[in-house]
Amino acid sequence: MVKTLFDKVWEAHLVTQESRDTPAILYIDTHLIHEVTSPQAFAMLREKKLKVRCPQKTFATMDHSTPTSKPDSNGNYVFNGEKEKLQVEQLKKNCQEFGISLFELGDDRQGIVHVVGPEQGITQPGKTIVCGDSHTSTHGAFGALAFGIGTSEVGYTLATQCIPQRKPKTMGIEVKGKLAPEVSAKDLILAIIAKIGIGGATGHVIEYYGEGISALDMEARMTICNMSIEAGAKAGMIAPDQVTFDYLAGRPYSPKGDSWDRAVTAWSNLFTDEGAKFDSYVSINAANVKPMITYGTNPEMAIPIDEKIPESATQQALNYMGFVKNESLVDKNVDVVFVGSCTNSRITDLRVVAEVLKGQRVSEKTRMLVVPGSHQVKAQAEAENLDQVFIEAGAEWREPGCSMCLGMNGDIIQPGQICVSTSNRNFEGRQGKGGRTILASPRTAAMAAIAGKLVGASAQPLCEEYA
Ligand SMILES: CC(C)[C@H](C(=O)O)[C@@H](O)C(=O)O
Ligand code: SF4
Repeated sequence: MVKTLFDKVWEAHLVTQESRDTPAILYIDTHLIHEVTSPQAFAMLREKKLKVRCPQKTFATMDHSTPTSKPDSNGNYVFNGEKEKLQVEQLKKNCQEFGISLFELGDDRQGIVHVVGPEQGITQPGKTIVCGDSHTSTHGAFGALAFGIGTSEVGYTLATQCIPQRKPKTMGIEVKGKLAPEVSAKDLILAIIAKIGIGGATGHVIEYYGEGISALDMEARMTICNMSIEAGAKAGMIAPDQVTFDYLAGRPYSPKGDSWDRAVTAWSNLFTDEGAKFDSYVSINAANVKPMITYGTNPEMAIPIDEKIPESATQQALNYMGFVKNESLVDKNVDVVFVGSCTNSRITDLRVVAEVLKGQRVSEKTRMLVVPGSHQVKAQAEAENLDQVFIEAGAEWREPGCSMCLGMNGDIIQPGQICVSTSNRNFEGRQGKGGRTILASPRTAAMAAIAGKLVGASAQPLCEEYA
């Protein structure tokens, strides 16, 4: 019988089938945890006197509450407050007690959970991966079935390495043709969400495919899958191919020797069979995708930069943002530019930003933060002297973490400020109370930093990184 990529991974992990009254039980290959959504789950284990079922399949990192400043002169990390410090200490204690590998502050593998998993080779094709975090969909870029879970489900997974699930529906999103050189994966996913809406994929696992997807490198594919959740999807997936295998080869947790060969043979069967049907289907013509920005307060409120805010825009969102219908956002002043988050904080993102900033100055009116997704990304950027480009341009080069993506660590914008951000959510107050977020690609963000205002697509130089 012909099957979709999703069906293949789902069926390979079924412990029990679902029935009318009970959900299926799904085996989980990898459980990622961070400091925000795990404390109550560990408390539950203690209360019920349970152990972690598979500590070797559980990996922890610290990212949301961690400071992006360097430790003080005594080597101590300076947290935003007691709560953040406690969360981080609690995670360390829990990992020690339950025998879980932890990439803690000071470890050269620490960083945002969705950046760390792939770069360590923990994320692999065909795996089921869960994490108490909605952007777990990122890992689907490798052909894994990866989705976010709630804190009580973190508890079940720790205790049983399984999770009860109803089978989601599937949605195929075909990207026909290749993106133009000036259009990035971020622009593509914003265009997709603008088209299908924030509820467009609710209850579905999306598979992205077609020439426009195969042509993307792994980091761009992660940007796409990362934002699947912003269209309401359970997960996003891309069938693994040679690009995937090349990315994973030699990573710390990737299989080695004969196991590698066997893994690649197995992974090569992970694709949607000819003739298999998705429950729903959307097609996008890559040639029509333009550099995008958001004008409102959810990721669906997105337009090509050079277009005007539509007549259909909701008044509440415009009031919050301080914009009006039929207005162009080109030349709008920008107070803060944030380059970072699990959507766009990897080395290819930083290279694009450095290319734009090289020999330029960040506008006097604008504050710019560049926050690498992990220590590995930071080290690579520094080996390429990208940090020097950022610093010389007047941007702040920070320590890895989620940072201003949601401001849990104290990196926030002020009420009324406009921030062009490479992150994934522009909800009211997400980057700081009263703060206004405009989502954009790394290149659009970097251009805005230099100009101190939004720059139209036609005025943006082409980056070699995209060419
Ligand atoms: C803190 C965490 C639960 C949350 C999520 O699940 O996504 C955060 O990562 C976010 O991006 O809003
Ligand atoms: S970078 Fe942002 S979106 Fe990603 S996990 Fe952290 S807070 Fe969530």
